[in-house]
Amino acid sequence: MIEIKNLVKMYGQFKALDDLTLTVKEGQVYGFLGPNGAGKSTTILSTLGLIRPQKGVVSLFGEEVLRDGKFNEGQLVKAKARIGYMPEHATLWDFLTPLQTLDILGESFGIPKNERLKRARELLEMLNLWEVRDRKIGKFSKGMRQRVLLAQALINDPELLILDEPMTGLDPKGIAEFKDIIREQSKAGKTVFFSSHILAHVEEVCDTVGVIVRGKLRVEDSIDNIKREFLKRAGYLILLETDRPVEFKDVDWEIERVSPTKYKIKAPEDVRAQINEIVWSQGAKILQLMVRVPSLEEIFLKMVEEEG
Ligand SMILES: Nc1ncnc2c1ncn2[C@@H]1O[C@H](COP(=O)(O)OP(=O)(O)OP(=O)(O)O)[C@@H](O)[C@H]1O
Repeated sequence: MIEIKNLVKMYGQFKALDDLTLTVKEGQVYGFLGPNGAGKSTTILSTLGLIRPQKGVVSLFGEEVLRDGKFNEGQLVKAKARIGYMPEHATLWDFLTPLQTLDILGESFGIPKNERLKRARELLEMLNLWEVRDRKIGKFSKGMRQRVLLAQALINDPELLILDEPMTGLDPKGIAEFKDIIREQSKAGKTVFFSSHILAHVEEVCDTVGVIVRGKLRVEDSIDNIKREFLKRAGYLILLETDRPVEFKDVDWEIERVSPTKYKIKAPEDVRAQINEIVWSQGAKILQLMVRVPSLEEIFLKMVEEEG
């Protein structure tokens, strides 16, 4: 659905995108994760032809829309008709109601009156906004505003949804609701590509995560694989306490003896079963055996630090 190859975007002398390559496949829910200023919005704006990167190729739905600073306007217009986009800093007309907003937007897409009202109703019902359809948006909470923005992005029944930081500023309930909506969209057959600087936003809902740091895509995989890979690199930290000293022979783990019967063991995998055997084979007993698995947030922060 989206294929970006070796994209370079300079703002003056500053390289915001540094040879960025990423692929979003049909049916995926893709979380585009990176710290503030990493280049997420720049990537999205480039993909939609809203800013002009100097180098690289962007293809949408299998057709090239940009190559080395030149847009293929015809293909871009065609592709954009199939995309719903929710910008990071979108403004809404505060003096309009959700129904009026969708009606105006639907008209701009050339959707006939009856059809666009039907579509607006479906969307407002789905996004829990039907009750407030005739209230002015100016009075809405952040969560409600985000849902109006999403309704806007969905008015043309797009195949591909591109959402820039859709969950930023939402409370935990709002985030959970937004994740449900994304899941529903995915079930309805849409491909979803959304950015966030918070790992918890992409957890549970994305099948693929791409991590961008300083304009480069550092990793693109499932959350589980990213976690497993990182654990392999970082190693498992296992804390062991025995009732008497034990010896570790023929193992290549890093072992720190904290006291005569307490050990900190760093191994590339979870070796608790082997530890158990070693301790028992020496007639000792395990008093405590703990493995410390870093949280996803720790993994993400570490990755950003290491690669940054
Ligand atoms: N118009 C611009 N002129 C100059 N520098 C820019 C411009 N837009 C963005 N930048 C810089 O490019 C880098 C990437 O910005 P971008 O907005 O793409 O990051 P982001 O990952 O979306 O972060 P955030 O979530 O904070 O918006 C940042 O260092 C930013 O300051």
